[in-house]
Amino acid sequence: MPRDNKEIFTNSKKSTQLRQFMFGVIPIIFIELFIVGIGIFLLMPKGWPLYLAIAALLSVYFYAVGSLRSMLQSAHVLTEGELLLRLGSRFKGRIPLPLVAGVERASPVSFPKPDIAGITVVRDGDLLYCLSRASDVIRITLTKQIMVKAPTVGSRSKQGLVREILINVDDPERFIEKLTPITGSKQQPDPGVPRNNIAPGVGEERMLVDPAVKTGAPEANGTPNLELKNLTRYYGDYPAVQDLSLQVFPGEIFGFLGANGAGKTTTIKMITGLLRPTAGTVLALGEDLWKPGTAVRRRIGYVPDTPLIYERLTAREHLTMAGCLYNLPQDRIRKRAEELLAILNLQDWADQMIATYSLGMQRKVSLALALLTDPEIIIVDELTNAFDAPTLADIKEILIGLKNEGKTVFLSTHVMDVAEKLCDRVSIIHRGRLIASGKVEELCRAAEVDGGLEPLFLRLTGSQTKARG
Ligand SMILES: Nc1ncnc2c1ncn2[C@@H]1O[C@H](COP(=O)(O)OP(=O)(O)OP(=O)(O)O)[C@@H](O)[C@H]1O
Repeated sequence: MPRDNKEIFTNSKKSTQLRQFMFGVIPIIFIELFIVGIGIFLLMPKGWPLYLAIAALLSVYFYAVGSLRSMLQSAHVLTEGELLLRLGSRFKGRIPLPLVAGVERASPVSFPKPDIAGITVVRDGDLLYCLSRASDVIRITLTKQIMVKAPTVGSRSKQGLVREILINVDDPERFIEKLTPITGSKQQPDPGVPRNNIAPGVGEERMLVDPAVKTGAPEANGTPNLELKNLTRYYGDYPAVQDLSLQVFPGEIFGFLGANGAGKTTTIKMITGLLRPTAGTVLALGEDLWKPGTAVRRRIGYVPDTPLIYERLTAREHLTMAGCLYNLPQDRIRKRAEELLAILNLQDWADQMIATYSLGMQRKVSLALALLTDPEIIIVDELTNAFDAPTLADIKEILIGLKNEGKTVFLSTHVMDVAEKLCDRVSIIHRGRLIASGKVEELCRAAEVDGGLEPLFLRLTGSQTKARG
């Protein structure tokens, strides 16, 4: 693009909400100023002070209408080196083109509540919504986070870092066409960005082929309930999870192993819809989990490593509240709550406040909440956290029951013994990369390791256990 050349991409606000707002506000301003004008006309002596006052009133009117009009229309400008974003008087931002990793159409079904004028300028994590309508939306993905001035969801902080930006343009095709040659093959984060502390090739050298797939194990013949494709997540420049691909099938307990800081929780948050991947796809029951408005998230049960429950509710109240949030019928909630309280041996405590529970009991409540809707996929982060041996045995039995019902259980742990006894297949993640995946005995054979999962794990992950040095 020649130096002086600019491409202008308008964003005219077409939504009826804003138009109605404008058509309501402009006459009100006009009427108010008109009344003030009549007052001035009647009270002020004739002559130049009167004309001056009327001129001032008209200026105020035109300034107010002009400011409101700027909310109706805004234009993003593509210059030789930058993309200047503007949404009326609400947002201005400058993106250096080398930071643009990709542009694509997006179709958000829901986004944070717009303001009275129908405009959404708000950060949600590292995603910036800069929208005036739900149509003609473009997602701009950056190679690294940039600072923007926009409030964040649920906080008053005025600026923060974002890595993805959603904007409207009237002509999305032209916008993508102009930006694509610039982003080129940079769809993944810029390789020039310092990425990690990993010795080159460590992951690749130690990668073992997934024998379940290679040998055509029975589960590999079905359709996976859960499939991760090149899943990647950066925190700033730090790659917590990189290019992770795996499949988990119905009727399978899958162990996700890694040392502290390896990337297990980050991966699980991306699978459960809590943390947006930087790149890659999560397919749950064949559907893209990150597709806006997808209902598939309801079919995933999640047990976090730390229970996210209210101390001042009882277990029964918790289950009832969660059932209502899921819009389940009352009798089904009651029946399912009784069932789960019995399975988890919590009946005697069902009407006590959670504040009086041990951590193990709180995790049981978490498990009950995850199973309330009878989901097909159950994700458990750090299975062994807080359970004593008898409780762990009960929990294992419940998970095996779920597997026998044809459900998929995906559990992270760093306790090798539990994984070896309970899981049909395991994956090992090390410094954000998958380094092995398959049945324990086949992985041991492939790596020529005796003694089971623990020596295998230590051999593959080496002596360093912490991901970030
Ligand atoms: N919000 C965050 N911001 C920056 N870095 C983070 C953030 N969350 C996690 N990390 C880093 O990402 C890496 C992976 O963390 P993660 O919590 O996914 O590991 P983990 O395998 O679950 O560890 P643990 O078993 O100790 O819970 C770690 O180096 C961690 O320090």
